[in-house]
Amino acid sequence: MATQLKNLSDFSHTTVPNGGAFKFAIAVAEWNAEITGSLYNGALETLLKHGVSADNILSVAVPGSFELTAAAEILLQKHKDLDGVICLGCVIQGDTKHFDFICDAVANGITQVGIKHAKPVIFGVLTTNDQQQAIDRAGGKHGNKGDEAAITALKMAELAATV
Ligand SMILES: Nc1c(NC[C@H](O)[C@H](O)[C@H](O)CO)[nH]c(=O)[nH]c1=O
Ligand SMILES: CC(=O)[C@@H](O)COP(=O)(O)O
Repeated sequence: MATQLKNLSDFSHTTVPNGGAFKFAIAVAEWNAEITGSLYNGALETLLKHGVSADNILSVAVPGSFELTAAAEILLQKHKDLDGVICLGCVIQGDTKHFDFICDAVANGITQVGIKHAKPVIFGVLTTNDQQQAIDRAGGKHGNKGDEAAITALKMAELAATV
């Protein structure tokens, strides 16, 4: 279902696990900081709302979305007690193919990090055609992808803990 047909912050249709036993890292890209700041606030507030202790949320900033893969790997290597990493970024199409390379790299990169560590590494990266699409998905009319990323982290951490 396309994002425009749903709200990224509406989880009334599903059960969200309590996060009281979990520890997460949030890695945020500084490119498009106004957007990624909104994504971060959404993810943080959602984790806290669902019982994750503020003491169990480790937040780091990276220059751009391309660096999210390295951040996830470093975090999972140095903090063995993490139950997952939420990666937040906003990549907006420019005039060149750079957009394609970044999006492919971060999507594939964080996938491999999650598989390597058998821990959820969540793709909370907006990949938009323009600024307005990003605004709409970072607390605008389509909700907040940071909320969605946090809920996904909770569900996957619960799966890893109980399967
Ligand atoms: N154009 C965007 C970037 N570009 C920067 C890269 O992510 C990276 O930091 C650089 O290539 C050095 O390795 N990053 C975003 O997150 N969003 C963009 O729109
Ligand atoms: C996604 C990007 O790197 C992009 O915003 C940079 O813009 P451009 O492709 O015009 O150099």
